[in-house]
Amino acid sequence: MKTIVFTGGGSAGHVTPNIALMSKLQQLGWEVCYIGSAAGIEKDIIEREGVPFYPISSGKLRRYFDLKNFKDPFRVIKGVYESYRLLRRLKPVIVFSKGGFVSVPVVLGSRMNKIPVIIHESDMTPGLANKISIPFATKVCITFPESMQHVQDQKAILTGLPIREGILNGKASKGYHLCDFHSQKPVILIMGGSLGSQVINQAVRDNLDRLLAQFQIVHICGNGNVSQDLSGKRGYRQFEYISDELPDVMAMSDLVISRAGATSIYEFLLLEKPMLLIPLSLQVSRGDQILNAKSFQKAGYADVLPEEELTSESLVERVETLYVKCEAYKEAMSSRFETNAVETIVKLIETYSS
Ligand SMILES: CC(=O)N[C@H]1[C@@H](OP(=O)(O)OP(=O)(O)OC[C@H]2O[C@@H](n3ccc(=O)[nH]c3=O)[C@H](O)[C@@H]2O)O[C@H](CO)[C@@H](O)[C@@H]1O
Repeated sequence: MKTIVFTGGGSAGHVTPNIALMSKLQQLGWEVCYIGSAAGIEKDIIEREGVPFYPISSGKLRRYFDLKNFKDPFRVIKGVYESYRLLRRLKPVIVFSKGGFVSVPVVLGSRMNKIPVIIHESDMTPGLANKISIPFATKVCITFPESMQHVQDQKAILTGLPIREGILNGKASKGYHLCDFHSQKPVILIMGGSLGSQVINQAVRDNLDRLLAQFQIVHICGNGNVSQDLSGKRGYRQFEYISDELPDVMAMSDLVISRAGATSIYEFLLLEKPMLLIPLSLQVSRGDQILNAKSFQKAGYADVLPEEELTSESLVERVETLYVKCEAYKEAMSSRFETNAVETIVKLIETYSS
């Protein structure tokens, strides 16, 4: 039986696309394992899938000053050594990396063991971890056609973004039941990325009564961000993070207010959910979400509200407009160009495994 090692983590966007590929490869008879950080969100997500998870030490690759910047290089070096030893033991024929800082030691450990590596980049421009890893990769799968120019050496291949199959099989009735909602009033799903967003949480809560006059709201707030003062409020349901029930909650939702993480917005696109995107600003990111959001806006899939323009007034206004125009957005989404990312990437894995 052939073994493949997956890696990727730090936030769920660097993990959930792996799940789509792992289940397909398991069906095809592959042995699947995962190397990630013990402290990252990937540990819980992968263990829920019943896939063997091997933790390594990892350090964050920050673009800003932090005292941890002095300690983290040593953690990365330790992670490279641990990955090298683990990979020697697990003997995969190929490694698949979804990026995020934990993936760098795994890619370097693969290189030291002469194991081929395929990388996937979800965003329009490669993240720092993938930028470091690309020279060591055999192939680099990309999501947006515009990304071709950012990867040299003919390594880039347009595959699209693998989406977990379960996302498409949600039941709205189960979503209503979970949230104690009904079908007579439209539902907005608010998702500030897999880690939540303080800015979006605050803007929504500042406008809660106005929004609740027209909509029911299910709000994914991120770890530690549920407001006790608002729990029990009629028509408003908060979660830190939703695992198995997420497809049901998505199926129930009529509109989405979200950050512009690539995986989330592709999931909303497949489900044809009109979206108002509030991308992470340039102050705290490299601007990848701004590019993702602009691409979706250009295609007619989403409206975009830059964080600098986010006010109480603008949020409510844009949500109301989105609702009025929701049929036009759905129509644009229904005529999207389909890629079968899972099938394309599985073929690549089979071609390049040694
Ligand atoms: C702060 C940060 O670094 N964000 C990056 C991160 O975002 P982030 O991790 O938020 O990634 P995405 O929005 O792309 O994906 C989140 C994934 O988590 C899932 N999910 C989310 C909430 C929840 O309660 N349950 C759940 O299962 C979503 O369905 C999706 O599959 O990776 C993305 C993909 O590289 C990038 O575009 C983002 O810029």
